[in-house]
Amino acid sequence: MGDDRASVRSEPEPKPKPVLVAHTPPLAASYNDRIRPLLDAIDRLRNVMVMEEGIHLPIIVVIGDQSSGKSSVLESLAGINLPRGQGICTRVPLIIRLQDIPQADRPELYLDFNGKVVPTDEDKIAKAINDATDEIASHGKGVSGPPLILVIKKYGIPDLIMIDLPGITRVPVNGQPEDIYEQISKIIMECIRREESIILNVLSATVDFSTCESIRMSQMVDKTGRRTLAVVTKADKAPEGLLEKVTADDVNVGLGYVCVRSRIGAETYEEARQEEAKLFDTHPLLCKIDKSIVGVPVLAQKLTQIQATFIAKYLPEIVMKINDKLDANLAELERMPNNLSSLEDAMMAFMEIMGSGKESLRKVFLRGELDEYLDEKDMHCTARLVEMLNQYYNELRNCTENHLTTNFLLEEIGVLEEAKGIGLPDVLPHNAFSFFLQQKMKAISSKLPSLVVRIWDYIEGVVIQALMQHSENYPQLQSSMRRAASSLIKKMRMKMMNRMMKIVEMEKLTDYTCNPEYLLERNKLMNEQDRFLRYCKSSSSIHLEGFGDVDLTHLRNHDRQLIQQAFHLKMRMIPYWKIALRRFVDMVALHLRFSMQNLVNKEMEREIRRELSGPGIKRMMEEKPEMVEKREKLNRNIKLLRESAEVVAQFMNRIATDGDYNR
Ligand SMILES: Nc1nc2c(ncn2[C@@H]2O[C@H](COP(=O)(O)OP(=O)(O)OP(=O)(O)O)[C@@H](O)[C@H]2O)c(=O)[nH]1
Repeated sequence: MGDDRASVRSEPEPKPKPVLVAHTPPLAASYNDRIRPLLDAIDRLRNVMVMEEGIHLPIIVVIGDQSSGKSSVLESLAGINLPRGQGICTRVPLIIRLQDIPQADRPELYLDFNGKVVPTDEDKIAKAINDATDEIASHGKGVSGPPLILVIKKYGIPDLIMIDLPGITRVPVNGQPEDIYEQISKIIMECIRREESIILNVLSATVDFSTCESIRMSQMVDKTGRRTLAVVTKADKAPEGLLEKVTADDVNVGLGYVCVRSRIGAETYEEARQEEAKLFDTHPLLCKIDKSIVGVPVLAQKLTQIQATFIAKYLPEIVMKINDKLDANLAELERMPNNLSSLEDAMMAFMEIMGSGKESLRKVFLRGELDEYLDEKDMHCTARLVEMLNQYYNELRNCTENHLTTNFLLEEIGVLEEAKGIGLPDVLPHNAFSFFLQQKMKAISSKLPSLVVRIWDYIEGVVIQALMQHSENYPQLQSSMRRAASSLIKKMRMKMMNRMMKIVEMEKLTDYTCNPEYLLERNKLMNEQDRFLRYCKSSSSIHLEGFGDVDLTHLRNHDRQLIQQAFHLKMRMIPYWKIALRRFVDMVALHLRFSMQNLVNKEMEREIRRELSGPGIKRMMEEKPEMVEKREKLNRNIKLLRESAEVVAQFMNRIATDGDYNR
């Protein structure tokens, strides 16, 4: 095998015999050469955490009951000492990447975990793994999820990617948590459940296979054993009946068995291989086992072949998933706002945000278009504002329009009493009407501030929501916009309040209308005057159109002239107040719409620019750190996915030209 390898690779210097090829069938070096690019691609995919995105990569998952000899098997394959010890050997998933490097004079080893690479060497590896395990598993004895990657580059080892999982233990030992079994089972089941996983089930020859927890687990996910290979350890310790056990296959191991004898005590790996070969050659019981299923080199070769088969099988699916993932990453990057590297970019982005923010506000404030916020009733502004105005109008009507049928005319008589002056008794004093009107206008002005506050608080909420939505990636800009919007709304609220109070003053000053409704209604009401005065003398009640049955008893002792003037005052005030009240609420509505138009078309952008003029637009356009991170991550993923896709594609081309990789 060593000679084969030298001729295939045209090695200048012959190397010492690789550890695994001393006595047994040679490891398929050509597999290593051809598989490596793909394994590299798979490593890269692992770096992009494609597994988290649902792309599962073929991997050999090594499972076994506690102390079944897993670490010893892995050591034999890698030719490296791995940490051993009762109960805590393997507390985190350990991904072992074996790489055959013919040019390597010395093995190169490093650990890859928590985003860092820690070089190590053969002597320190046990301690380095233990330290890294402690770091990942937070110094406890529990079992944790994130993997530790151990890369071993060495001459003469098989090219494999394996994951070593914690030994299955039912009883917590050495301070392990009570639920250690559940924790370990969960991790194991997650890994072996995947169809792409090759299960390497490590069984100790000393036990009845059917009682092994690892067999029970692998049977749960791989009933026919189609992707399970068993390695039987400690053949030297329990040679009796081993041949029968592996030939009977009571536990459905579809990919077969390989019996091994691992390194014992201080043996070197080479000595261990020699001892193993001797054992299976000379032991009276073990020598009967077919040579094609004994020894670590056979195990290495089988694993490499099975791995190649699985990779070839799942390759098209992986390619498809990589492409899907690449498309998704590209689409997400496309959706992200541009990175603003210059003032021009910043200015452009600002203009875009303002443009889209204004357009959204135009839609909701001015045009009543709801397409952007179909399900957000709070953003259906035209409807909400009309509701507020209608509510205000109804409140004002309720508190100022007197259509009571009891105490009829008493309010008007009170006004006339206070407005009387030197003048003819049959002439209605004009100041009485003004006084009456001013009293009513007072009600309007007292309710105005709460309306104005309600309206502008609402508008402020809408403006801020629309602006925030269009600038969500720029937190600095957002706080400036929020400040600008609040200060602008405050100004507009004041402006509206002043304007409306002026209108109240105007209304108080002049009782005027050109609306013909006034005279029409006034005349209709006044037509009832003679009948009313007659009834006042003789009846206790009268039916009046628009009022109903009106009680008259309280008017009996009042002066007829005064009653007539009060009637006159009431029947003029009723139609006039209707008009004045509507006119006022209409003015509020017109002013509101005018203000919103100004706000959207002019004031808002001006105010935001003013707010931004201090720190400068460029600084305000700085993105959220999460955004920067996200963009970087997407770009990184895209780069790695592209590279991986390329490597996989090259590999596929080679399959197409070279033929079957599973030979
Ligand atoms: N005689 C003999 N002893 C073995 C063999 N394989 C493993 N052992 C011994 O069995 C014990 C357990 O082996 P490990 O390789 O540590 O077992 P493990 O399954 O990795 O252990 P955990 O990680 O604790 O689950 C060690 O003392 C090994 O030396 C073998 O083939 N023959």
